[in-house]
Amino acid sequence: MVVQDLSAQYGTKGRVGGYALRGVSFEVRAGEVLGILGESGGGKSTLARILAGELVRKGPGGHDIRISGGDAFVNGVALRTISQVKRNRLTFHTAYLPQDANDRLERTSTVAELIQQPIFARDKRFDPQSAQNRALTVLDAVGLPLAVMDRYPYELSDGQRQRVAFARSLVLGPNVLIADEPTAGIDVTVRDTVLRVITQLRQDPKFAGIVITHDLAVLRQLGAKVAVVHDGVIVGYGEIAAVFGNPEHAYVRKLARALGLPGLDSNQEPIG
Ligand SMILES: Nc1ncnc2c1ncn2[C@@H]1O[C@H](COP(=O)(O)OP(=O)(O)OP(=O)(O)O)[C@@H](O)[C@H]1O
Repeated sequence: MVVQDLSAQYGTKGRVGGYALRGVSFEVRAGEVLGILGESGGGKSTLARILAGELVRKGPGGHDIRISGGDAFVNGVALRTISQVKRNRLTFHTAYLPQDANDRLERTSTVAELIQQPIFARDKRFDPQSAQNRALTVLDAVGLPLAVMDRYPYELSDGQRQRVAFARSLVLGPNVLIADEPTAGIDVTVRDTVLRVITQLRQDPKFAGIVITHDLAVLRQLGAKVAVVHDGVIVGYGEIAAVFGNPEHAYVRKLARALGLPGLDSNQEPIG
């Protein structure tokens, strides 16, 4: 994944809004995971949406993101001028776990149906037995018991719903993972699942991942680099120790303190 001087704006009712991202650049090489941190409204989810190929999503709560400068490349595909056909091919290889994934599951479908949906959405005549087998494999990968297959989302806990959303994103066998706060506010065991799944995905030599999280323990275990996004701009980028060790930007200093990272002098401004 390569992001080059990327700027993006939302369009609302035919009008283009302010910049959600401004001149963002980074690279996630094969085998790497990049952790993205930053305060609310900084642009993290916008970046995730763009890289997941969700430039336009219609309907309630929908959005219309325009790449107004630079470009982003996922699996070698340029997103700024992407065609619908290419977009479909791209999203086939991308597991995208949006921020509110557990709430987004359709209430009227069973877990089995939800997990298999991405398969049948692409190929109505896909062999049902093979689809079922794939669903079982990803269900196991996210640590859910077989018994949940016939349940509806409202019969599950938040953590279980998050796992279902995760399983669904994995069912097409992706080589790119974009996870937007996969562990926030959910039971701590989801953390181990995320780590396990990423370890498994990494066996694909082309794998590249982005995880938006403030969970440094997860990022450390993944050996991830980090990018700190503030006000649509990257204000810190690199290895965790280097970014937080001696930060120049005031927001990175503030974040380092909020995360309880040592090695900072005591003359920093207070948090909040
Ligand atoms: N659908 C939308 N339409 C218009 N503007 C939006 C939309 N979604 C986000 N924005 C704007 O884009 C900017 C970046 O928001 P974004 O959601 O990417 O931040 P974030 O860092 O992910 O925050 P959070 O952690 O709260 O999700 C904000 O100014 C926000 O108001």
